[in-house]
Amino acid sequence: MKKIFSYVKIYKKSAVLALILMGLELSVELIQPIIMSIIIDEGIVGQDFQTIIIWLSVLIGLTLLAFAAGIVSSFFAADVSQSVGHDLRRDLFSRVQDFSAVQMQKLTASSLLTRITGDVTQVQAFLFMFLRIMLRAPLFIIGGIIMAFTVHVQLATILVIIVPVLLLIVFWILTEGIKLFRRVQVRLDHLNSIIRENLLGIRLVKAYNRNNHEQLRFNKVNNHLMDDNKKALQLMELTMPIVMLGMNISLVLLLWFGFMEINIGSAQAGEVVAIINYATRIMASFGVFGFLLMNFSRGKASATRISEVLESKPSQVIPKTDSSIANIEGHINFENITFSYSNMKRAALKDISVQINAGETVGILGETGSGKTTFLQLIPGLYKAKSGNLSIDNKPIKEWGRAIRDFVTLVPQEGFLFSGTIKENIAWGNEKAQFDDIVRAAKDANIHSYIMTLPDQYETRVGQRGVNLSGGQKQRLSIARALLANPTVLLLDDSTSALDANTEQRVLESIKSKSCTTVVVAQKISSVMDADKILVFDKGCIVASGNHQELIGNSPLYQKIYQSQMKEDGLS
Ligand SMILES: Nc1ncnc2c1ncn2[C@@H]1O[C@H](COP(=O)(O)OP(=O)(O)OP(=O)(O)O)[C@@H](O)[C@H]1O
Repeated sequence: MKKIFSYVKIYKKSAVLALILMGLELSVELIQPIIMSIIIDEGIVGQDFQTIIIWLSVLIGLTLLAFAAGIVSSFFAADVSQSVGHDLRRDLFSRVQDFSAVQMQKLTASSLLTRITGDVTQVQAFLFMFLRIMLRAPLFIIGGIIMAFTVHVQLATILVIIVPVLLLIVFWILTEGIKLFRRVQVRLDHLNSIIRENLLGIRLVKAYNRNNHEQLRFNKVNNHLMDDNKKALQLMELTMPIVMLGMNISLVLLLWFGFMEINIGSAQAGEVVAIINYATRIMASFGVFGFLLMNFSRGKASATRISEVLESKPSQVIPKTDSSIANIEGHINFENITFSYSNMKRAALKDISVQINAGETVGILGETGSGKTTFLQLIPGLYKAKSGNLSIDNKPIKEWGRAIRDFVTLVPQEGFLFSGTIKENIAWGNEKAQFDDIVRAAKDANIHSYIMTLPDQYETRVGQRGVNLSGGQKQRLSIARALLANPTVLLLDDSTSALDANTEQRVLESIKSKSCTTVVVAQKISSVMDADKILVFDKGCIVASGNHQELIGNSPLYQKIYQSQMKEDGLS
């Protein structure tokens, strides 16, 4: 909550005005029972018509004032809550941009999505409530008791006995509610991740006819969410009957003792009515407590989850881009690099030492899980090695920081597209690029002629994640995007796997003509046969390296892969 209130400070003028106006509304509400007691005792019982007219006019005037104050206070409260929500979303999004791959893996995309959307909305609702009614209810309880004492001390004492008991019960409900709503939020995260996976993989689900399985998986989590939500709401709903009980007890006591006080002449009917009025309004304030507590508990749980993201520091302190570096040569040196993922005991890379010279094309082969992707991801500093030295142009990767990503471009296996046009998707790699540059990159990636067949050519919109394009087309668009960035080091992580042999060859040839340092992870030897150097990975180690001819001559593993692939292609 502390973190959230630091955001409210920016809008303190509006927040203070909302609170002052709310205070005005509250004061009117506190004065009303006293005015009513005067009207009853002096006007009705004393049969003084003029007193009735005067005090009724005062009552109407004050009510109109409270009405206007309430409306303006709501405007300010809405301004504060919406502005804070806007700022929180902005800062959360920006913080996520700085997260390392490890942090992303820990917090998960779906949880971050819930935090940036649902949790912020919850905090917004809480802030609005806080400024409008959350403070008003406890203030009215305190103010109401004080005012009751100014009317009649003995009768007001009854309220002092009942109110603390109710407060204790409400406090207990509050602490339990916070725990329950935190659990609800975790369930909601889980539900979101299932929905997200399902929507993204809908074609796979249909192809495997797993609709029922997915429905059951969803139902299970949905049921858990409903159960926890029910528990939380049931707890909150407890407040109402408890408050009603408190109210009825205090009414009975007030009527009984009020009657006694009137009988002995130490109280007037109007005073008893005023005290009963305060009692019912105090209990009504307790009544909205259930609703307020629910908002408070949810708001607090959401605020904690938001603060968790805002307060998590980037795991690597990496300098931002350095505009003083115009270009690099692209020389990469791995020296005894060992790396393991935080959640894995086994090292994904073991004692890797290899030099990649500037402008060289290096192919990487190896079984699935042998560490090829991990090797690539260390180069732009997406992960940090546990031991060893990794340098680019003789400068350690940690000193490069994020600046290295201006020169190193990684193309993942799955061509990811943003919603927008084809042109925007390619230009994403280099916003300054002119249309001619975009077309050239598309030609180099062998996708230009396909784009020209589309209804709006480069202006054709691709859906979210490019659902209307084939895997190979998405891969080629991703390559075009990478080429447009003019990288000095280009890393292709199996990113031509969906292309047929001829198209793949053409794409690789045009990449080779760029003379940047290129590291190509591939499944097929044919994809890397022409590389200056081929590294063969096995269980996180480089077990052979050399060019195709050298490896054919001296690496039994390479020979085995070569022969099996040639057989598959029907070439042997
Ligand atoms: N994010 C991750 N968290 C934990 N372990 C991981 C992660 N990514 C990969 N691994 C593990 O690290 C090892 C190397 O994985 P990597 O993805 O580098 O292999 P790969 O050779 O690229 O495989 P493939 O050819 O299937 O893409 C594997 O055992 C894998 O299970």
